[in-house]
Amino acid sequence: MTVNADTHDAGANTWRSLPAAQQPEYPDAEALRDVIADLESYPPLVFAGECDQLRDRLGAVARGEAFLLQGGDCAEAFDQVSADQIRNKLKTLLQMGAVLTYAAAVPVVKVGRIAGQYSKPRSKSTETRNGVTLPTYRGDSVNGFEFTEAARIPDPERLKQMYHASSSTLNLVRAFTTGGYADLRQVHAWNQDFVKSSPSGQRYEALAREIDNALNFMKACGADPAEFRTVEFFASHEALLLDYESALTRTDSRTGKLYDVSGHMVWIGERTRQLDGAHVEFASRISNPVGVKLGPTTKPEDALALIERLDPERTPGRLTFVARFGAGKVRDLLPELVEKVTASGARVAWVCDPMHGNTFEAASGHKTRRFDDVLDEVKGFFEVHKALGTHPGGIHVELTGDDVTECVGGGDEIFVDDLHQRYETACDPRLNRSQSLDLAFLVAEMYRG
Ligand SMILES: O=C[C@H](O)[C@H](O)COP(=O)(O)O
Ligand SMILES: C=C(OP(=O)(O)O)C(=O)O
Repeated sequence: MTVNADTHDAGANTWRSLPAAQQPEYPDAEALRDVIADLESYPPLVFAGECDQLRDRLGAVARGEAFLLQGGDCAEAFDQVSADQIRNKLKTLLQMGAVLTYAAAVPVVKVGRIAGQYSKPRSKSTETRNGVTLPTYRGDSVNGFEFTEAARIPDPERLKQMYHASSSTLNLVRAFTTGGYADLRQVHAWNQDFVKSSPSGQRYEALAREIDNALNFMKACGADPAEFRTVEFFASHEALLLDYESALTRTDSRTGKLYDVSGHMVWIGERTRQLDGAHVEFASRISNPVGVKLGPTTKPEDALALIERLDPERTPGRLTFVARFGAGKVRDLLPELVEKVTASGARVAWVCDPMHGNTFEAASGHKTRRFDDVLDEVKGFFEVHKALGTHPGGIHVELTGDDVTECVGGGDEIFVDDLHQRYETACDPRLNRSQSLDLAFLVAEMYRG
């Protein structure tokens, strides 16, 4: 076995001379330096070879031969690193993957927003409640959610907690995905707690029976491939906190290239994708597959310049553009981007994030999203690609395996007045399990169409 990505390199720190948006202001610079030194000595969370494998899979997405399903929490939380929470999330993604693979008849690349999604970019740096103003919550890797002065002070020790929480999560995810739980013959078991109570659970059960029949038929014909017993699953998060990401960036002993070994894939967010900024510089140095969120202000020149910086060798699978325009804008703004990028000869994977352009505040004060808007943005995304003859490469969604009430609509019909019942997100509203499955069925229909 190759010993991958285990030495540190100065190239991981070139971002330090550039403006870095959305970074915490730590009160104690020395404490931060000590934490960085500790993180630099920690073992990698993923191997460079696994990142290459994901890049190859995403290359198939870019070529139109596979579909990316990327999803998970808006913000993971340290107190939610439990077997139940991790299994529920994974179960939802496996069910969505089964629906998309079977109903759309396409290989599905499964990537979690998991094992590292602890940091949040925010629109405002402060939050005011009842006349008290405090620094905003920026994710468990930075400060505490509790609305107290002490909790909201950024604490670099949290970066180490993030590493350990990511490591425990990834350990369990690896056990679930390779230790029998993700065996396709378990396709019914993933639904057991769900089928009776929900229309999407019942629809899934019917599909699971068809999958079962197909597996039995194949077995009777003498085919029982090992690929059905485990599932390839990758971890991703936003590379927001550059002190953390660069401390976990190592030189791969096979190739001499740098890899960010905090996750298989990392992405740059809409608020940090400045061409002359630190995040793009950092991402340009690593060899992982990289995503960039593109919001409605993105100009074709920006997209082309990002390709030049992040994918100069035009390697399919290296760069994924995650469009998050909003249902009302995707049909107007996406075509020119896709057209010009395609005309430039670049082969990026195009993925739709139908969440971040569709957030609004309900009268109750809850941040929410309408399932119909989410669906409409995905529809618009598919329409644009169909009209241009390009490939709608996947979806990127915020979801949970729990029965939360954070987004309105879906087959189980959550109303605005229900939001307070189980509103548990630390930041943005997520689709619950039933809404996630509904979405998978509808996306499979669109893909097939
Ligand atoms: O998840 C994404 C962002 O962190 C989030 O949308 C920002 O939310 P805010 O506008 O409440 O800061
Ligand atoms: C912050 C996020 O999205 P965006 O950068 O698109 O706003 C996110 O996906 O968590």
